[in-house]
Amino acid sequence: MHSKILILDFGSQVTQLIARRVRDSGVFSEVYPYDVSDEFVRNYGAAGVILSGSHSSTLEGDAPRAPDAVFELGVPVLGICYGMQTMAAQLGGKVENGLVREFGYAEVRARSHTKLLDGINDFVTDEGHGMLKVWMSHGDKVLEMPPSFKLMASTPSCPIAAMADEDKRFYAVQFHPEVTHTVQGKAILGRFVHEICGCKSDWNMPDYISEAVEKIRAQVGTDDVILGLSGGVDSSVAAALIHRAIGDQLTCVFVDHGLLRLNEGQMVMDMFAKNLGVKVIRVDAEEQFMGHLAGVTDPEQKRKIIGREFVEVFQVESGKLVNAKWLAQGTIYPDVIESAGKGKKGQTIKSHHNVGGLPETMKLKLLEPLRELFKDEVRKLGVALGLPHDMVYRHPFPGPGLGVRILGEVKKDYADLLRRADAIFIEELRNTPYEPVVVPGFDQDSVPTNWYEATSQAFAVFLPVKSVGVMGDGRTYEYVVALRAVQTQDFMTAHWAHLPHALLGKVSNRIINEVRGINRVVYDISGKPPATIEWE
Ligand SMILES: Nc1ncnc2c1ncn2[C@@H]1O[C@H](COP(=O)(O)OP(=O)(O)OP(=O)(O)O)[C@@H](O)[C@H]1O
Ligand SMILES: O=c1[nH]c(=O)c2[nH+]cn([C@@H]3O[C@H](COP(=O)(O)O)[C@@H](O)[C@H]3O)c2[nH]1
Ligand SMILES: NC(=O)CC[C@H](N)C(=O)O
Ligand SMILES: [Mg+2]
Repeated sequence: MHSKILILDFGSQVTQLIARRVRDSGVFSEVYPYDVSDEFVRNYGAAGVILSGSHSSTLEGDAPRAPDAVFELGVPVLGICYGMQTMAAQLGGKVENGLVREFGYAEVRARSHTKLLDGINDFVTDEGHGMLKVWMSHGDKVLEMPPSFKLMASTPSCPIAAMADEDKRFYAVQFHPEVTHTVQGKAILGRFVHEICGCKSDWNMPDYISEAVEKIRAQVGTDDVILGLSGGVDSSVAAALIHRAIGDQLTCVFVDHGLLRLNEGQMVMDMFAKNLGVKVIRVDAEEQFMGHLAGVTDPEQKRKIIGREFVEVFQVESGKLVNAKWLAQGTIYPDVIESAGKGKKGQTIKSHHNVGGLPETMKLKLLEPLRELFKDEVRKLGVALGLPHDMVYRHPFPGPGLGVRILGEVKKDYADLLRRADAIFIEELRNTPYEPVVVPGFDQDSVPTNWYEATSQAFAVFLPVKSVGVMGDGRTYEYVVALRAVQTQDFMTAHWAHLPHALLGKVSNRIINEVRGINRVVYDISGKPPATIEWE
């Protein structure tokens, strides 16, 4: 049994980063909604509990509360942002609505000596105060600490920026240690799980593979499994893992919905024939998808249609295999958490095509062996399973594909233009050597050699608006393409990539000259948040 940390989610957009950071310290952790029962909390076996942030306010009438059991278990508790506020409110302190919202970078001063922050600082002031560079995102704040708590950190605008009851091992911080902008965030969460909760580092990939293989064999028995293979990282790694467990009982289905990138279909088929020795069926479903998308402009509706048609194809294909009882997917943990947060918990930003869209008539059971892994864990797993580096470190490509990169109505003509523009952009990124520039919050495992490797995701977006241009002394009136390139560790927050102007210039020239129908190229310089990575 691994020691594990229970994270209770109050709906913050960055809750899963808490789990990511905890796992980075070698400790297993899972996210559950805040309204699990007291009994669940008592039986879970947590070595510690972390309470997340939230868009809610403890001052609202029906504000979400942590189960009482959390504070009665006798294990350490860490409250983050809303988690701190609800801890204060539930244990006898007081929360007020601050007049100003504090959003972004802040410097907090560590106060008194606590096991959580002792010895951790980014710099020391002339007066000898240890200071932390952190990221804040709140409007409410703790006005009075509960009895027996002591002050752990403060800022001029937020005098109680962190507090602790060290006898009970309750800790709380108003800032967000889970985001990379909080420089010591990883160290702080590491101290919480190791020093305060007493967890060992026992979460690692080789052990995970043997556990997962056993689990798949036990689940599936002698049934056959169908896997939705996209050629992306997640489904490729899932295929390799399941193939290791059950060999030829696995058949992959690769759906060409007409929204793939240039030559992608052929590439995926070649790669799998060469690299995996897995059975792959390619389904040409372009007409089916395009037909259903005709006339639809709403992004959520487009996503839902694409999700539905995927399931439709899988059903038809599985019907052709007599013994197929399972549908495997490369669903990963962020997909699960993002889609779970509907309704009263998180706000749904986008419906991912692959989660939650299974109809009642679906006869297949779901096999999702990567369901509890984050992207970098999936990549490590892929490498440990022997997949080629290039495959494992590809930029992700969303299941709805160009369907969410053509704004508004999806048309085949638009997709053809976009495919060519996108291919030029990617080719130039690969061909342009990377000279490191410092980007805050972005570290990389290996040093990138070109701009494709130096970005986490890059693509072109088709804007269905026309603008006037002049080419060869003649007037043009054609479409616009936007280029998007981001750097991120977890895809939850992202910086726009500071691509060299010469590279952007070359890409723009090539697209306008080579792709008839596009006469203007723009570069997207929005971060996430407030924008998202994809445009729809
Ligand atoms: N064209 C496709 N054909 C079959 N299955 C697909 C296709 N596109 C997506 N899927 C299914 O949906 C899942 C989710 O897609 P997603 O893009 O998140 O993962 P991925 O493509 O495997 O990896 P990556 O995130 O690196 O692109 C895939 O793992 C796969 O099971
Ligand atoms: O498989 C997927 N199905 C989807 O429906 C989907 N929507 C977004 N993405 C990918 O998720 C990451 C974050 O994207 P956003 O900032 O646009 O939400 C980025 O990597 C996006 O490409 C998807 N992947
Ligand atoms: N990020 C958060 O958890 C914010 C908590 C609360 N909604 C506030 O504004 O203070
Ligand atoms: Mg994909």
